[in-house]
Amino acid sequence: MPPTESVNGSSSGNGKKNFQPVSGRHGPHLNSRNPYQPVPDFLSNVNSFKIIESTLREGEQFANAFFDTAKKIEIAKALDDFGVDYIELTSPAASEQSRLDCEAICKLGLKAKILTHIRCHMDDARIAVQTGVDGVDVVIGTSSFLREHSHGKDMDYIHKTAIEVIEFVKSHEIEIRFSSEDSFRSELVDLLSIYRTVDQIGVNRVGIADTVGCASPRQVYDLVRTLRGVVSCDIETHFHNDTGCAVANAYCALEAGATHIDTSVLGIGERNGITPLGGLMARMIVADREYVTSKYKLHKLRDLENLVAEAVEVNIPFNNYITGFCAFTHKAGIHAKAILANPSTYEIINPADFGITRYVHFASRLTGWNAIKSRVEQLDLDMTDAQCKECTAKIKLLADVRPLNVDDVDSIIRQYHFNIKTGNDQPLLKGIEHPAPGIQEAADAGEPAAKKLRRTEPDQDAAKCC
Ligand SMILES: N[C@@H](CCCC[NH3+])C(=O)O
Ligand SMILES: [Zn+2]
Repeated sequence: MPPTESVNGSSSGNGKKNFQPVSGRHGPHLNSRNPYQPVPDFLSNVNSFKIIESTLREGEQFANAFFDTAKKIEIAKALDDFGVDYIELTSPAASEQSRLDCEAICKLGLKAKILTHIRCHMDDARIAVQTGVDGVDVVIGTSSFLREHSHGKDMDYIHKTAIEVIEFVKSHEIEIRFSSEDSFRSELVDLLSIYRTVDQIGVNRVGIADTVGCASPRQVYDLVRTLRGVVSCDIETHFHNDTGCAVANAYCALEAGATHIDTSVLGIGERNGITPLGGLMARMIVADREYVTSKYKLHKLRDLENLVAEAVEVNIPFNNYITGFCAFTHKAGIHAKAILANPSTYEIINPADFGITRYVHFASRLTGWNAIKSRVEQLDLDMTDAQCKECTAKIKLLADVRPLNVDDVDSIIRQYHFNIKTGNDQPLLKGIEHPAPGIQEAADAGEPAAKKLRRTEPDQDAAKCC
């Protein structure tokens, strides 16, 4: 059960299902005056991008991934429900089961277009066009690393084979994308030459792939913008996250004129993966909330991530974009005060857009009196500002000794309230009359940090805010 509900149930006693909103004075989120809105540019696609969701292709390359047919179908349906434009599947040439699964997903009648991803080879292309996919994504390495140490082919071979494969796929009247691999370590002249060739014979998209995650946003911008001047077809981009740039690179690619971004749920993929779907949503909602909220069912993000996390047996990281357990929890007194007055002060994203709750942490040595005042109001207690301040000082004193949870703080507030109303002088928290001697027991009673980090829900000592 989420901590807020148990807290509410145990402490408010007024039968309210949820905490009351803290105040009616919340300012608008960043919609009208958004300093982060995209720089106007006629080539930019920040306001009109498409997602090629590759959890069922790139994601299958994640170390822990094994998706059986039923799980692939469940994930494909969930991605479709979320609203992704394309779902990319593992090559049907990879294994017999991969081929059967590809056929099965094509028969689901999803709204999203189904793609499969193959090597630039006629053997793979012949199998792919028989599966019922809406399009084929062809890839071949173009860097000297891959040409010399992977497939061993030169650029002449790549041109010749690409033309053959593309014309074959096109003859089946389905979409065709041609992508280089390791694009950022390929010679620019080689890239532009092959892209120009495939554009002229009518591919739907060309793809740029940062296969090793080496590219910086500025390099991405430069390459995509250059390519935009060379081809007239769509431009897809694919970014690995080895150096932490996968979301930023995707954004820069769109600014430079890319049309499609590859993602996977939680970013799963080869090594540490690619642009995560949730991270891209976080970035793009800040740029164009209207486009993102009208196109994608953001409330489904958390379930989608949980589905994939469970399937590949990982936890949602504590600092995950949007859904990490502390993504919308505010702790420092100064932050809490401002958030309670207007969430836009310390939040660029409105958690409500994702069906997620904002929390204000009010049980630490950093807690300020505004957070305690808000909690006092949630508990329906009657205390003046001066009393809230004094109570806060006592809470902070105890929070210096040991970790406090919501129940501890609620007990302190209630006891303090009882004392001031009755003139009593009972200890505020049972077992702690004098903070100093309790330090060791407090430390012993504290939860191991690792356990806290495994949580996907906000901590007990955070309270729902609004
Ligand atoms: N996973 C491969 C395929 C790229 C294809 C682009 N959609 C890479 O990173 O290079
Ligand atoms: Zn990749």
